[in-house]
Amino acid sequence: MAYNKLIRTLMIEIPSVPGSLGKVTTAIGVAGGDIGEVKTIKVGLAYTLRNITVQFENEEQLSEILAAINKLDGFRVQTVSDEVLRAHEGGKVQMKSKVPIESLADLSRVYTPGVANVCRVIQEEPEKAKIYTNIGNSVAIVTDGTAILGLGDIGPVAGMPVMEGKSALFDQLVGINGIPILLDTKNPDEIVETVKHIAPGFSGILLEDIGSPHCFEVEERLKKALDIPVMHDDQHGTAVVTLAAVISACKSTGVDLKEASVGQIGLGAAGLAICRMLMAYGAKSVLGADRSQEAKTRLENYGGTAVDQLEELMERCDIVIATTGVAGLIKKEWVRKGQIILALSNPKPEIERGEALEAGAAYAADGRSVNNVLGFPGIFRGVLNAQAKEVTHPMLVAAAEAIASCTKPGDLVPQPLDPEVHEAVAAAVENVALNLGKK
Ligand SMILES: NC(=O)c1ccc[n+]([C@@H]2O[C@H](COP(=O)([O-])OP(=O)(O)OC[C@H]3O[C@@H](n4cnc5c(N)ncnc54)[C@H](O)[C@@H]3O)[C@@H](O)[C@H]2O)c1
Ligand SMILES: O=C(O)C[C@H](O)C(=O)O
Ligand SMILES: [Mg+2]
Repeated sequence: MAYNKLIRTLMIEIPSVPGSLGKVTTAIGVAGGDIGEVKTIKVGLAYTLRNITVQFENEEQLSEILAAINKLDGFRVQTVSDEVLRAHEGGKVQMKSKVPIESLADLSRVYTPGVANVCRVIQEEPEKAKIYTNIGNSVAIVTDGTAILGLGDIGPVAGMPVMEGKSALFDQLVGINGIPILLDTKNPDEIVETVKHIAPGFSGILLEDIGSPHCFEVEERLKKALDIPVMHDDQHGTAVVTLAAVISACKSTGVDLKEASVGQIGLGAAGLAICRMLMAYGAKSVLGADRSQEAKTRLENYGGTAVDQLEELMERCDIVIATTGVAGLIKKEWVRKGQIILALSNPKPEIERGEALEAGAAYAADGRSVNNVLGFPGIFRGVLNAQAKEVTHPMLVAAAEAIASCTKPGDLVPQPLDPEVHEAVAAAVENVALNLGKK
């Protein structure tokens, strides 16, 4: 099956007569569809319901395939679903019991009346909640839905598939129980108040896809108010992974970051944090561009240099990073030979990797590979292991260096499903947390 084709699964009502399946598959093939899986859903006396997975070039071809099937006597396409949507049916995560409850004795042990004594133990010594509940391994994934990927302010419910994705990654990559929390307010005071009130059930707060500028205030206030780690992923998770990619790129191209000019396009949550991280790590100069004057002023307040034209930034910088959410923003003709380009917006980058390389970039990557999935799981595993009360800058730098050290020569970052990188990030963060704790 080709990589770049579209895939849909067609649920088709097919007459329960021998030869019917042949008729429908032929019709699909003649219309240009490439058949993958065929699955029988229901066998009836008159009709059989089958799911047929079909690959095709474009929406126009899909319409032709559907018309060809519906033209067959007695055949009907009931639904057209895509693989990605199907993978989301019923959601991606669930809360499951860890204990069997099969007898009344089990019931009285895990629930009433036994549970009352456990409550009293925790009441007397609150620290014991870490032992006798799952709080010590739980992180809230909190969004107000205002900057869901590069899709913008689409609301928290529409953003839930991203939050469930982060939760699935937490579980699979580092065994953390990540609970999505959707907030129906964009008001910073209300966000802060709500998160403060739900915090007792968690040992960490991952703020996700909260737009700028209110994300800065929300994170700062929550960090001050809570004695558990709070981290805005789009700021610091992204900055960590970007620093790791920059370290690898500099190593491979022989560029010294202390001699390099970095240009950041988009100074929102991700962009400003990337600038701050690279300035703190010693980049010679950090230039930034944004369509918002307020965002540029914010960069200047942190010591960066704002520029008005993207062309100027592209002209002056050795390393260019973009986090605007605007697909195709960087023109091919702006790319300088030997430049390092990280176009990190999801779901589509500011310039496709292939295009940037064709235009002469020494290294190019998009937001699928340079993605904060390489950072947030290990960072939280590390702080939870250390029972740290906050995520600090040295922890973030240690995480970035750990990611860079797991990167194979020629790559910018490791493969995100490689367990080694998450273990390395967790160990690096835990180490910093414990050393700080001893001071
Ligand atoms: N790869 C990753 O791991 C990763 C992580 C976080 C965010 N991102 C991506 O980065 C993008 C931005 O996310 P964010 O959370 O920073 O959002 P944000 O809304 O906080 O910031 C976006 C910024 O881009 C600016 N901008 C928009 N259009 C522009 C243009 N044409 N020219 C200049 N500036 C422009 C906006 O003014 C804003 O300051 C999203 O697409 C998101 O998917 C990627
Ligand atoms: O969710 C992702 O893929 C990365 C990042 O958090 C984003 O907002 O784009
Ligand atoms: Mg995000």
